[in-house]
Amino acid sequence: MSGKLIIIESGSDASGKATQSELIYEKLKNEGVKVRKVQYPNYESESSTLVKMYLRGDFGKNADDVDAYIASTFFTADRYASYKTEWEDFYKEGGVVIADRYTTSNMVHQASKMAVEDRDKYLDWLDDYEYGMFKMPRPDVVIFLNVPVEFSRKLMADRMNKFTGEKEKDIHERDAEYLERTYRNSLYIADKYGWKIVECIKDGELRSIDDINNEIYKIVHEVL
Ligand SMILES: Nc1ncnc2c1ncn2[C@@H]1O[C@H](COP(=O)(O)OP(=O)(O)OP(=O)(O)O)[C@@H](O)[C@H]1O
Ligand SMILES: Cc1cn([C@H]2C[C@H](O)[C@@H](COP(=O)(O)O)O2)c(=O)[nH]c1=O
Repeated sequence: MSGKLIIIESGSDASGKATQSELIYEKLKNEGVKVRKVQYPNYESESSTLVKMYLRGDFGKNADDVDAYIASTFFTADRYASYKTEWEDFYKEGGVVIADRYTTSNMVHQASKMAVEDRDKYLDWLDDYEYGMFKMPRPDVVIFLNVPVEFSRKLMADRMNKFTGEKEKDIHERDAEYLERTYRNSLYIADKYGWKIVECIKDGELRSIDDINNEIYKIVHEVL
């Protein structure tokens, strides 16, 4: 009996995915739920080597220098390695997996490189690639944190690069036009795939971490 796969996604970097995933993980663990948390990219693993090369600009200084299909394969391979070595058995034995990013990040980020008329073709290809060819499990729910770029930019400003530990941003984060385009694309995707949208801005202000988490917690319990 397979478990549950719960994804925390967003359309903007530094929007609280890691923060919210950790809080949900702790809450479920304290309730005695058999739960694990994973995060993508899996920077701790050597499987993320090509992802790191891509994000630091070894294949091109701009995100758009690397074709969406090619870049997607780096992230998929990293995810596959994590799935096969870290959580496939746990999940297939009924465990609950909370993922900070998943295939959904390729949908949000890489699809934003496509011309609008080519986007659905890419999304169909990706679906077949990750869930068909690689046989990665499909999410039971995707919880989408809606944080417009003007808010996430502030959260990103002081945050260190996750794999270099330096202040220098990766090729996605340092491209303002790319971030705007990705955010717009994410709204299209969230609607198309029926993701559960958590509006993180209220009355022009970012909601508190706990307030957002209470909403996410309810969604999670609808799935369990
Ligand atoms: N609702 C919030 N209010 C204030 N600060 C927040 C909120 N949510 C997250 N933060 C802060 O914003 C920063 C980025 O958060 P976090 O690392 O969780 O984002 P992320 O979406 O996982 O980032 P990335 O897209 O790079 O993976 C952190 O310093 C975190 O403490
Ligand atoms: C998993 C995954 C990620 N990406 C993109 C999304 C972000 O811009 C970076 C990762 O940055 P983080 O701050 O370390 O989270 O990579 C992607 O395009 N495809 C994916 O599958």
